[in-house]
Amino acid sequence: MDVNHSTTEEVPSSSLPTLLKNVQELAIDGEKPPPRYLRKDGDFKENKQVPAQESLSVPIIDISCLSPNPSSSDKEDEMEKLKSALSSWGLFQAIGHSIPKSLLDDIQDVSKQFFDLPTEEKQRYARSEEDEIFDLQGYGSDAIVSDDQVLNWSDRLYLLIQPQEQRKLRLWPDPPTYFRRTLNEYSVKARSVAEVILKAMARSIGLEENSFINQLDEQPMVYGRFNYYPPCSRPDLVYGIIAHSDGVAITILLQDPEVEGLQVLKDDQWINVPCMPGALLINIGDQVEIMSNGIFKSPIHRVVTNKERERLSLAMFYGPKFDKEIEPIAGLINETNPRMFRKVNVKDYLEVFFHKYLQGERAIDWAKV
Ligand SMILES: O=C(O)CCC(=O)C(=O)O
Ligand SMILES: [Fe+2]
Repeated sequence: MDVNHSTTEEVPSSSLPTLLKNVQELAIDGEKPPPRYLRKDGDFKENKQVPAQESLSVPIIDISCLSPNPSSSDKEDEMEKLKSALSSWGLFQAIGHSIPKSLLDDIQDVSKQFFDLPTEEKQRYARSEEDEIFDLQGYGSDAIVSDDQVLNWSDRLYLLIQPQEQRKLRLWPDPPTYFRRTLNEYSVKARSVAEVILKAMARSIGLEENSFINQLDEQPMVYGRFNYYPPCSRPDLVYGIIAHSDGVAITILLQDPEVEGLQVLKDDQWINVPCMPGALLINIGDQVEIMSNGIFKSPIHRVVTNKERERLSLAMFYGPKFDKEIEPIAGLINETNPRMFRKVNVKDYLEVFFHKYLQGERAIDWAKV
């Protein structure tokens, strides 16, 4: 498909929400990014903060130590670190997760092979404008929900992975030859990691270990989002992804092993999340903030662009099915800790979430009592 600057800039307001063409094509020209990609001061209040700095570093947790019966004080320390990391940062780098490095390399490889395909090939898996905003599966950029939305310098491939019978396999690329098999294998292993962490999180705050998992259901929804950030000639003006929190329960992010870009907002400062080859970045989403009655924080994060290098990441999102309801876990509410959030339907939350996210706003206030 022929994509150029003008088609990308001319977004007809009459047909909102609509889908964008790919950023990769814009980047090839190396020209100034179109105005719709330029950040605005004050588009998200935290964007005005000081530049990223290095004085604080993202917690690192060895999740092989998070077993139910710690036999040494090291393990108790790791549980304490988990609780503290998730209540102050909302994220951490997980090591000791037992997903082989070769599989992490393979999934990055098939992702790169996909984004390296010619545009016409990738368009075979393009998103449909008919899909709901929270289920925009396939290849493409973000939906556009308003005329003044600041656009992200990224292309995505977004796929539902679980429940397995609901997969839209026509959107799972082939070639790359091993894409489907690799994604399937990675998703099975990553799901076990998510379970270990959800259980440990519950125990770390004195709850029965299935307290979060029960709200996620035996069969949670799992989406995979392959993010591709092409080089951008104006990293000072354009974000790979604008500041946001994730709307789901928990996210497992496989970062690019070489190219940094992710930043998290901590104590009003943007902190770089360094590349840590072999580690997985775990971050809490809004739904766990709701379930934990605000004890665990859904962190605000963003991705900055890079002038020279492309960057790839894969986010796996876990949450309850659309027809479920979530609410703060009963054992966490008492006279000193009053209920902070209402019971909300997952689909309603995600609908509000996506509209707000795309406009640089947070959705979680909508769920507050
Ligand atoms: O690419 C990254 O490092 C972060 C991606 C992200 O925040 C997301 O997909 O929600
Ligand atoms: Fe995110």
